[in-house]
Amino acid sequence: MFQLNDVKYKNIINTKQLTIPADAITAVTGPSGSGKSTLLRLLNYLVTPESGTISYQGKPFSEWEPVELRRQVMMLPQQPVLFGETVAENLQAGRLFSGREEASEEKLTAAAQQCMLDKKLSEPAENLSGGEQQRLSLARLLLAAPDVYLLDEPTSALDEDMEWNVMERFLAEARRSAKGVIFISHATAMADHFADRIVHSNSFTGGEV
Ligand SMILES: Nc1ncnc2c1ncn2[C@@H]1O[C@H](COP(=O)(O)OP(=O)(O)OP(=O)(O)O)[C@@H](O)[C@H]1O
Repeated sequence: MFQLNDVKYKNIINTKQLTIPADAITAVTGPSGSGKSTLLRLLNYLVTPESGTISYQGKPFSEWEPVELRRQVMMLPQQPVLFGETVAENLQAGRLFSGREEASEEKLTAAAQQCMLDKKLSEPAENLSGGEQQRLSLARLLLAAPDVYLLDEPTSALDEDMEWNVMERFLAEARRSAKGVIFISHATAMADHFADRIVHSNSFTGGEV
């Protein structure tokens, strides 16, 4: 569980108390510019609040080694990032991030298929479209297998059908392996359908200024 107490960050987040489960599927919704990405960056210890405390599993972030926290809680940013030249290298990077042994080609292919990426492992990743790179990034994250996935609009470059299919498959795998997911979604219908809990950005500024 993530717990935010009296957290203040610029004029974006100002919340007395906000609790987000780490073992369920939570959607973060709200208008553009309302601080959804900022919340995920705070939960990933990429930015630090000006005041207040954030805890994960009962331990304040100040007591976590940032690298150790980010092995357990991994974030997928809005823009896909490539790590390596080929599809295989990009998938294998997930294993390196989490300090795991290299995965077999079968495992890499299975993760790609889970995210509906149908590309040869030897294909140069830079040839992939934006939507394919998003699916590659999701597959890399599945291979990293952290305890909690933080996903910032992970399927924004996909058409609606593909978006629903990819989320369905990714979240099914997360549930099967008992992982937590906190995903930002611009589509309320998708949040309603997939999430156990919805956090609206209007809860980011409930605290006294
Ligand atoms: N480090 C920063 N310093 C100052 N302002 C920032 C910083 N980071 C983000 N902002 C501003 O805070 C607001 C919230 O940004 P954020 O990216 O968290 O919103 P969002 O809800 O994720 O938006 P979108 O749905 O468009 O991605 C925006 O107005 C943004 O310009």
